[in-house]
This record gives sequence, C-alpha cells and structure tokens, in this order.
Amino acid sequence: MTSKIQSLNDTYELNNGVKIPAIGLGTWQTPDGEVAQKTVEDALSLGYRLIDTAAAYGNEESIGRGIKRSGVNRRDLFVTTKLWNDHHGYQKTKAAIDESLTKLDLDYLDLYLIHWPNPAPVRDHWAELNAESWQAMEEAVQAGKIRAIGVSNFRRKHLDELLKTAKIRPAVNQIYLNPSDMEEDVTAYNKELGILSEAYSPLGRGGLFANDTVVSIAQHYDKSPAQVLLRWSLQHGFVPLPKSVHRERLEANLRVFDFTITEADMAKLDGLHGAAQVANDPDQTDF
Ligand SMILES: NC(=O)C1=CN([C@@H]2O[C@H](COP(=O)(O)OP(=O)(O)OC[C@H]3O[C@@H](n4cnc5c(N)ncnc54)[C@H](OP(=O)(O)O)[C@@H]3O)[C@@H](O)[C@H]2O)C=CC1
Repeated sequence: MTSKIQSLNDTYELNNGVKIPAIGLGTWQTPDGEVAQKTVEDALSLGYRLIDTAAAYGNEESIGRGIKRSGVNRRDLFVTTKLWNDHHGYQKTKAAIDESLTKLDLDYLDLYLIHWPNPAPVRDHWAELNAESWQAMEEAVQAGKIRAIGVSNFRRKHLDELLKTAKIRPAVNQIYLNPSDMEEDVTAYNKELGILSEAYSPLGRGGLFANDTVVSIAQHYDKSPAQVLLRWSLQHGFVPLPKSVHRERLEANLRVFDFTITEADMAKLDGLHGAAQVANDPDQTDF
C-alpha cells in the first residue's frame, strides 16, 4: 500500500469522518512531571498534533499541563488515551473515561482505546467485559466526551467478538508495528473492516537502529535509521507514534516527509521479520 501522506499537516479520515494526524507523539515511559510536561510542549511547538497516552502510563496530568502551556488550540489537537486492564466492564469504563478527562483537564478526548483485549485477571470473560466497556465508550461518544473509539492489541478473534454487539465500529486498532513484525494478519483484517492501523513501537524501541539493512538503507537516503523506520510506517499507511523525550529527536522524527523509500527498499525492510522484538500475543500476556 502506498500512502497519500506527503506532509506533516496531512491527515487520514477515520471511518466516522474524524480526521487524525499522520504521525503522533508516543508517551509510554515518558516520566510524569516536568519531563512529560516539557516533552509535550516541545512536541507541540515542533508541529506534532497527535499525543498518545494511557491511564497506565501515569502521566496524563503532566500531559494535560503541557497541552495547556503550549497554547495550541484544543480543536487543532488529537489526544488519545486508553482504558487500562483494571477497569474493564461497564461501570468501571465509565469511571475511567471521566478520570482520564479530569487528569488531562480536557472536555473531550479525540480517541479512546481499549488497551488490551483480554487482561490476565479477567481472561475467562474477556468477551463480555469488552462488550460492556464498548457500550460505555459508545455512550461517551453520544455524550460528546469522546470523538472516536477504538482498540489496541486486538487480533482477529477479539475484533470478531466485539463486532457481535458493537453499534459503533472501532475506528483504530493500535498495535506493535515495525519491520520486525508487520502483524500482516491484523493489518489486513483492520483494512478489510475499515479500521486504521496505528503503529506503536514504530522504532522497534531502538532495537532496529543497528540492523545492517536499516543502516544501509538509511545511508543511501542520507537519513537516520529512525527516519527510515518512520517513513516505512507512513508509506504503509500506518500512523506511527514514535516516543522521545529529547527535543532534537522529536524534531528529527518529523523530518520524514522529504524522501520516498523505493518499492525495492520497502520490500527489504518488509523482510526483517524477527530482526528485533515481535508483538506480544495478548493470550500470553500476564498483566
Ligand atoms: N497500545 C499499546 O499497548 C502500546 C502503545 N505504545 C505507544 O507507542 C509509543 C511508541 O512506542 P515505544 O514502545 O515507546 O517505542 P519507540 O519504537 O517509539 O521507541 C522509543 C525509543 O526510541 C528512542 N528514540 C526515539 N527517537 C529516537 C531517535 N531519533 N534516535 C535515537 N533514539 C530515538 C527513545 O529514547 P528517548 O526518549 O530517550 O529519545 C526510546 O528509547 C509509546 O510511547 C506509546 O505511546 C507503546 C507500547 C504499547
């Protein structure tokens, strides 16, 4: 797939008409407090408009402060947060949405995701709990608290179960996606269902930076390995969410709109399965 994304300001349209930026800021392991706040301010001043956080990251309040301090108009931002594993079910999801809104100090979320489909403590009844959580999320959409709802780490069977009762189709499935694991089965199913694939760990958490293929392609385009990995993601039509707490890296990670990877080089990168970590199987996670 070749993406039509050509500049930082380009967006995709989700299946409910909401527009989502083509690249975003990841914030997992971004320390709460001054670091998270400053990182968000830096990122927004550099042109990022999508911020990806989660209740589980423990940094929603600092991120909210960074947003306020940046002075960027709320309607120009796209803020995502996620339901953590200890809040599955109807009532708990309702409470979790309100808690995230309070912590982020926002009137609405742009995207809210079920973080994991079948957390270990509730693995026996994951399907009914997801249906309940989803209902609470649908009601929050009706109430104007959320603009789009989606999932994360969902495989085919989890999507199939959810779709049995969902009135609103998920807009996004956020999954582990980089050349070390393209999750072909999930991305193909997402596409078939009109669900956008967001790429978490698009840099392979650094694990692909020294890979020979990545390094030689990066040298060829006079780019860094990180830039090649992000460009690969964009050209596949994924929305990459690179995380950094360093301003110069945040800036470099946006300089990915001025080159195109050839089909031959894309194929070489596609062939790197297993070169770094691969996706966690949700059935095997112990959290
Ligand atoms: N839904 C889910 O279950 C999950 C979602 N996510 C989301 O996806 C985001 C990104 O994934 P993540 O796992 O953090 O990993 P990434 O693939 O984004 O890699 C982040 C690492 O790369 C480093 N880095 C970033 N840019 C550069 C650069 N230009 N040069 C050198 N090093 C660089 C960062 O260090 P430094 O900060 O020091 O610059 C950090 O160590 C998360 O932050 C989170 O928002 C992630 C995991 C699971």
